[in-house]
Amino acid sequence: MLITLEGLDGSGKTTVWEALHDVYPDAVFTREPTDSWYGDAVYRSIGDEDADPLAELFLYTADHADHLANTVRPALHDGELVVSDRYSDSRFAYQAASLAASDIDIARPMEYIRGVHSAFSRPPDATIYLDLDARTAAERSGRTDKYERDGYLSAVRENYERLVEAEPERFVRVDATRSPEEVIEAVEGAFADILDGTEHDARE
Ligand SMILES: Nc1ncnc2c1ncn2[C@@H]1O[C@H](COP(=O)(O)OP(=O)(O)OP(=O)(O)O)[C@@H](O)[C@H]1O
Ligand SMILES: Cc1cn([C@H]2C[C@H](O)[C@@H](COP(=O)(O)O)O2)c(=O)[nH]c1=O
Repeated sequence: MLITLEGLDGSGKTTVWEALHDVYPDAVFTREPTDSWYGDAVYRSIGDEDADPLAELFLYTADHADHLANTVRPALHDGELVVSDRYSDSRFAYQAASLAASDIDIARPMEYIRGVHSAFSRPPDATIYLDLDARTAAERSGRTDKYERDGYLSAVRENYERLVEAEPERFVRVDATRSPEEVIEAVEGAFADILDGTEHDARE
């Protein structure tokens, strides 16, 4: 089974992801951007204010393809629980916002990005969405790069809302304005419900 953690920068995904290691010591914990050279290329692009949004989309997508082929699919094939800190929804939310704000003429950026993924990706079985307002997210993340800005994060949040609305059965919304302890407890409860209520999913 593949469970992903999604939300704005600073919403607490990594804090939760680390806490889950103690609860599920045998799970495969992974993340996007990855620590491969594809992920390094993504981080170079994040640091470049002038990076082309379409080129950046395909850097993230290349990193995802490598992540799928070398980490996610093999682990699912072996019947492991895979927990990923960010996954394809981050592209649908962030790169759709970047493309929409650019002068690149793609009429429906999110649908375009989803179409690119549908040819090869493997959707998550469940997604925990850490819901936080853009201003608090920007404050918590320290506003250190081009994504961590209130206006941009507001657009990203609207895109996450569209994703949740389109697939309510896949998403579990968690109020991330609460204390780290409360958020961790809520996510651990959601994991228990997901894993109790679902047959072990051997889809690759
Ligand atoms: N529930 C919370 N309340 C207040 N602060 C929090 C909470 N959860 C995490 N933080 C703090 O906010 C900052 C960002 O947390 P974290 O790295 O877990 O977020 P993230 O979603 O992984 O961010 P990013 O996507 O930017 O990596 C850290 O300083 C962390 O200690
Ligand atoms: C996977 C992915 C990530 N991003 C953005 C979101 C963050 O601002 C950075 C780095 O992620 P981290 O969790 O803070 O390490 O990348 C994105 O725009 N699109 C994606 O697909």
